[in-house]
Amino acid sequence: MMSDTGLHIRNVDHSYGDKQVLHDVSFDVPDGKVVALLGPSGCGKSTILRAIAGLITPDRGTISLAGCDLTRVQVRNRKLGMVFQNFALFSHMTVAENIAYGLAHLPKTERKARVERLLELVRLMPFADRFPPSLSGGQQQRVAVARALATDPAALLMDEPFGALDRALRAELQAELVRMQDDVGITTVMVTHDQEEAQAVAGQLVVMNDGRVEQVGTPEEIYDRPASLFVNGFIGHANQVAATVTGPGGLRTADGTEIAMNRAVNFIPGAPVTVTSRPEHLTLSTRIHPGAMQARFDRAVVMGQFLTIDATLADGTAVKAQVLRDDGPRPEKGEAVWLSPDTSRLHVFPANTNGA
Ligand SMILES: Nc1ncnc2c1ncn2[C@@H]1O[C@H](COP(=O)(O)OP(=O)(O)OP(=O)(O)O)[C@@H](O)[C@H]1O
Repeated sequence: MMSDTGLHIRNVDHSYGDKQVLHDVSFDVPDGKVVALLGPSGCGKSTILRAIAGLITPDRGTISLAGCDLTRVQVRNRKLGMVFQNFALFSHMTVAENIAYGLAHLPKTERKARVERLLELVRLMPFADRFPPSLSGGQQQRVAVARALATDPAALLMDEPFGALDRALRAELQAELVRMQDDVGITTVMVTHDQEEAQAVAGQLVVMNDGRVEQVGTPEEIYDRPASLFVNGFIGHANQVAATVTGPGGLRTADGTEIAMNRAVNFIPGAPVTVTSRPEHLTLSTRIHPGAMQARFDRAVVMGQFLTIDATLADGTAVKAQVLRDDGPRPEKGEAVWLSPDTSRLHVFPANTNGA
């Protein structure tokens, strides 16, 4: 049964001409929550937003908001706020006038109070009488957010809202968005190709690839329990090593290392698989270890308290490890090292699938 709150996307297909770009897309945005659509360029993220906004009509599927089937509602009556990367503000209007733009129907005092509340929300009170060209990119984007919220929309759609801003400013606006959401709690779909941004602002991620939803889950679920090799490699780094299943919980890597998992794997003996590990789940040693993969040490880069290590397995597979800087050895370039995986954190996928 369709829930009567929140935004629900069900089995949506869409084609541009004869090219199908959305395949059976389904996900939910709980009432008042933020969901981020994440995926490589061209995977269909913006097309989903366009379908929600009513700018395109999907070939199949339903989109409902607060219990109402949006496909039966005209675009202008959908009550959606929108913020896009290059959201054009009216440069000849002040910040306050820009925010008030959609509020002409309100009595003047009410309109003024609403604008003031929004200026406070996006922390632009001192800028009310300035014109957009005299504001920084981040401030302009905050005006765009305030303007989108002014008409009290039922949901907010954001397409790469901070895409044009530099890294530090992005982080600041992401934090502001989180604070603002704590305050107003508006059902939001945000499109981004930046996984850190998605994890910073959204309680749920929808990871897409090639027009399909690969996984829906919290940032932790997606990082810790990726549903596919694509998701594993797209969110965070995943080392990918070719292996063969030798028995329940047993794997042999291409270079002959025997790995004993602490759980059974869902593959028949002899099956070719790809075994993945996160850099932080490998430990480095300059001595041989049972279950450790032998590699050639290439380089180490200091990242704060961590060392990020690049090494190469005998078959040429590149592997990254991340270890605490003060722990363990500092090998020389070209030296043999052994990388031991935390077997409870390994993931095993069918070989030759759509890896990232
Ligand atoms: N108006 C259009 N006509 C034809 N094809 C289109 C149109 N808009 C998008 N596409 C194609 O549809 C696919 C999905 O595009 P979409 O813009 O939804 O992807 P996206 O994930 O938002 O990408 P990006 O991150 O680069 O913005 C792409 O292959 C794109 O080339």
